Amino acid sequence: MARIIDLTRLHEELNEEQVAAAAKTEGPALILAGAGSGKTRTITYKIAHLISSKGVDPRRILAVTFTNKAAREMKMRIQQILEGKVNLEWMGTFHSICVRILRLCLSNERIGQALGWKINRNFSIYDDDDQKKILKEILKPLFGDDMDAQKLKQARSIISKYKNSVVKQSLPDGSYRIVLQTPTVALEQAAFPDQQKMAGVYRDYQAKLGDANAMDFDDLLLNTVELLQKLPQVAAQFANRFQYVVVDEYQDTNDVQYELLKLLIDRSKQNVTVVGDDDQSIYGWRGANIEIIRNFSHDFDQVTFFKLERNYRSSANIVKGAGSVIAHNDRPLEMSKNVYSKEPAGEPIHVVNVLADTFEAEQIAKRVLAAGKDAYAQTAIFYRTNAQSRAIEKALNDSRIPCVIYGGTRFWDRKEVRDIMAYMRLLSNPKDDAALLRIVNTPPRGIGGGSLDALRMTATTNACSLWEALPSEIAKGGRTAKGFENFKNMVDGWLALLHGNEALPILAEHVIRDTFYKEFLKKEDETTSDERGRNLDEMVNAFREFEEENPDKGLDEFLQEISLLTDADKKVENAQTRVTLMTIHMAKGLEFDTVHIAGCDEGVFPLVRESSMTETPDERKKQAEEERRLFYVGCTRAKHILYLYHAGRRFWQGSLRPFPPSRFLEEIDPSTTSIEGRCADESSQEFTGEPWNQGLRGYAARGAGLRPAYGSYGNGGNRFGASRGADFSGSYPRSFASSGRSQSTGLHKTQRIVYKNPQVVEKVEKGPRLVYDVDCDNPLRSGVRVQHMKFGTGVVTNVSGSGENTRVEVRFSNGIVRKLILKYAGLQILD
Ligand SMILES: Nc1ncnc2c1ncn2[C@@H]1O[C@H](COP(=O)(O)OP(=O)(O)OP(=O)(O)O)[C@@H](O)[C@H]1O
Repeated sequence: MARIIDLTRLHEELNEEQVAAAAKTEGPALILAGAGSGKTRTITYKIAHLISSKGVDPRRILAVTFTNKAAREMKMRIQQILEGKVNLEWMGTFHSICVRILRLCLSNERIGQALGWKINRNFSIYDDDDQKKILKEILKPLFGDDMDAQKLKQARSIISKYKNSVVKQSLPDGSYRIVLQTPTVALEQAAFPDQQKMAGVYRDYQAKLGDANAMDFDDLLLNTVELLQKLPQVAAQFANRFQYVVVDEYQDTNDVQYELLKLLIDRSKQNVTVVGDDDQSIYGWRGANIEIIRNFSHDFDQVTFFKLERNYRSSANIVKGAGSVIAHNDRPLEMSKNVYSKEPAGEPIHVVNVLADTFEAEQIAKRVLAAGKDAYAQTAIFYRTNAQSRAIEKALNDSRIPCVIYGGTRFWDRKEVRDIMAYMRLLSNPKDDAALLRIVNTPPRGIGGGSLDALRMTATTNACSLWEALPSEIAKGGRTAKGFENFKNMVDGWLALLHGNEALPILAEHVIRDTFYKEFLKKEDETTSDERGRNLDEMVNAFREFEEENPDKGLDEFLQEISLLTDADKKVENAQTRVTLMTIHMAKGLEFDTVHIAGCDEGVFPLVRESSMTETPDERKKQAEEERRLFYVGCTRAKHILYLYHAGRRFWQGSLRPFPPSRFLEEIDPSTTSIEGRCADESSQEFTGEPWNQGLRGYAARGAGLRPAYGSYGNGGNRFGASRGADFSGSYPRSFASSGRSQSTGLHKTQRIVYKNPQVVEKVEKGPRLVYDVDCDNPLRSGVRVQHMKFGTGVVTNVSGSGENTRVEVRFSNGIVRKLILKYAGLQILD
């Protein structure tokens, strides 16, 4: 090794705290690192120090990184520092480390026999397509003609969930043990027929993988843990091999990864360093468990804490402003940090208020353009949900600003958008066979491959389009004919609307509603249906905007514009310098000179999901805190300039709604910001009591003012005089019935969008008794008929829990059973 990284050298490269963390080699250590505080730099030097100064064999260091790219970069950096080749064969992601362990173990005949697995060391790693093929074979007999791509997706998502979570099993002595969700465990745990069905699919899927000597991505982790749990002597050998263990991004570790680490760490030495920032834990929704980092000091003996608090990345204003927001999250005292910057204050954080979302996209484009071409590559635009990218893509495109959209399909290429657009294409041109084929059985309506073959044959014989061939197929009668007839009637209905000059957004809404497309999204995959539903709402918004801007044009012109936009974007994506567009989740670990964050509106960011209705206050609090961490991650990506946009009106979930500013804008230390533009008219900020806005905070309680009363939530001693507390709701939300709900836009060709007061409040008939006061004796019992504003009528099948946590299970008339929290459900008793 040409270079020794001793203490002197560490002092040359690192600050005091970083040196202390890097030089501590023995025993368990937690490096709690603020954003931009140099954690990557610190662990890089720590490993270089271990190898060069302490003489540790690099092959005996286990170093876990969040991505393969991070591992590659760190290896390269260490070799540069040490000026020589270093064999860090155990540095990589959890998955890559697991592959190595599995291959090593399965090469050993004795281990193979002890495990009794079908799989041997030459196992294949199945990708998405391979997975789909196997699942298709299993699902086909279960679903018949109803089997489609989305069923596959749903099954994959459920199987992945099984594989990435653990369950606690009680033991006779009152303690419990953690078990992996193998198919056997999943079958044991399945209480309802649906769960049993999916656990059965999981079992069959694993059997087929075994037959094929294959593992999917999730199996790599699961099987490694299973192997090490089954064979403790093998686990001990690995733990002994790994003299030092370093884990980066520890705040985003999930339960299965945590089980793996526990097996690989030598308990007698406990030479483990974990690095992370609980304020940047943003993957709770896919299984990351923030409590793992917070409990580190309980898992090991005499943990040494290091805090890296100096931010080297951002200007002082950005660090202070972002810090003042994240201070509103609860955290254990020992996890508190005081992140600071020694850089100049720099520009204030620009909070830009605009009247509506269209102006937001324009303002972003205007500012990016004004900064000049040279700044494009160092500029990023972040948003909370993918659906928001559409308006921004368009505005940038209109201003000829090249951009690249990371981590997501371009708006118009998203499956749900393409499906509904295929319906619209069919309306514009019924001879569009490709469009018809795409959606004739999407959502499934019992039109199988055989029926389609027959339709194709008729079309070929008569030399006509599939649409034109439909009447002949219908005339043949039978079950298939019925499916075709229903489809044709539905399309004819929309054609009549189109020819009757129905407004395009209304027509699109008809298509989405009449096809039950959103219900279909939900059935396919509950975890993605909210996000995909928002994309459809955004598509309706695009129709609305188009009509507004082009009152003389119609559907054909709209479709043409979209196809041209696609081509222009493709060219743009090849450009050398381009602005980066991504969701904030994608931005983790990155940095840019200038960052624009769109949609800082309460309900958008923090995002309020539909599922919020069925969550307990504690669950909602956790979710809101994760949103705040996401906001913090977004802001701290900016080095010099940060823009935060708030739109007073936004097209959201099918209607134009007023939005108050995000609570995060209120929480920012005002000395770090400059406010540009005015908020929307105060009178239109009234809370409507809709589900989308329920739960996180009670706007009803604070009246119509733009400055919300934050007393119900916040950190002690903030400028609103709030006391620290866990109450996110502030007050009970008004019941739906008493507050009414807004209607969708209801636009017609002759109407124009008026930004003032777009809410239409619908009066609800008087009569039924309301049930929302959980302090009263709860009159709900099994068998009672109820009405839900959104899900319609249903019958209570079960009531559980008590007080605030009372949950009511209702079977709605469409057969779907939902578990609702009584307090938020706004149920009316009908009997
Ligand atoms: N002691 C130091 N002296 C000078 N620059 C430093 C020092 N430590 C870190 N930096 C610089 O600060 C920036 C942020 O460092 P790094 O990327 O390691 O932070 P991080 O903690 O991983 O950030 P985040 O968690 O926010 O993604 C880098 O440009 C890095 O080179």
